[in-house]
Amino acid sequence: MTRADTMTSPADAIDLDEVALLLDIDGTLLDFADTPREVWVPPTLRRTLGGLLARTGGALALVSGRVLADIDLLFAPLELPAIGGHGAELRVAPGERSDPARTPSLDPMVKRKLAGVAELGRGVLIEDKGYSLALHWRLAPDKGVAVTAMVQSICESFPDLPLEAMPGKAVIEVKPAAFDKASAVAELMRLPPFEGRRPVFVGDDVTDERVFPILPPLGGFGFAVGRDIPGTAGSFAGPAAVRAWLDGLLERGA
Ligand SMILES: O=P(O)(O)OC[C@H]1O[C@H](O[C@H]2O[C@H](CO)[C@@H](O)[C@H](O)[C@H]2O)[C@H](O)[C@@H](O)[C@@H]1O
Repeated sequence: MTRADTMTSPADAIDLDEVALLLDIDGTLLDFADTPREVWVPPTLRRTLGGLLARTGGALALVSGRVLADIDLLFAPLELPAIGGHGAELRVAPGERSDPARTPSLDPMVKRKLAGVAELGRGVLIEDKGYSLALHWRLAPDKGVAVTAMVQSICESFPDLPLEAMPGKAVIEVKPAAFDKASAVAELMRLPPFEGRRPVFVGDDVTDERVFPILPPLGGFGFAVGRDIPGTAGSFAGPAAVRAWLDGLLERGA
């Protein structure tokens, strides 16, 4: 870990009795894979997350661009509090359902137009998440610029719809502009058992950058993964370092 390496770092000073742990998934907890379906969740990570959930009195949540149904399949049988679909879904406790009326689906006409972007070539993948649609090019890196340009032009062709095209890691995703991870984290932190705790958020992506500035006013702080991000307390080299840190937190706080 950089900056936080000198081990009186904020990363080590965490008191599980007073923090809420908020964890991004892809690129933070999990190593990247060629396609969304190919990621692997180490069994030790499930055990650690389950242990930290108990140890924080339920104040641990995943904060992901993935939808809850997808998150639950990945981490099964573990079910965790989670923000899904970049804030489209919110589950405060295991076993609860996100309110389906919370966020409308992305307009089907927009989805159909976006699906046409896959014609740019083999390896451009469509991921339909209901609330949003993502176009991935990890398998076709040479198509990234063209995919991004087409997606932006399609969004501009719907001037009456409040759409947002969000870039990510070898992906661009179109969703309603009304919500994002930051608005959902702010909402989560107003609800028990998160309310009154200090949010500690770990994330790697462009979409995570909006969360970091809302943490200090809540008494919290953030850590980046794979790079330095201004306004964070430090950074982890990669998901393996994040997982090792979480293991250590549980051991020390048990
Ligand atoms: O907010 P996150 O939990 O970090 O989710 C962000 C996106 O992650 C997934 O896509 C990314 O990971 C894939 C698997 O490693 C990789 O193939 C892809 O290139 C990445 O962009 C997921 O598929 C998206 O729905 C999430 O929004």
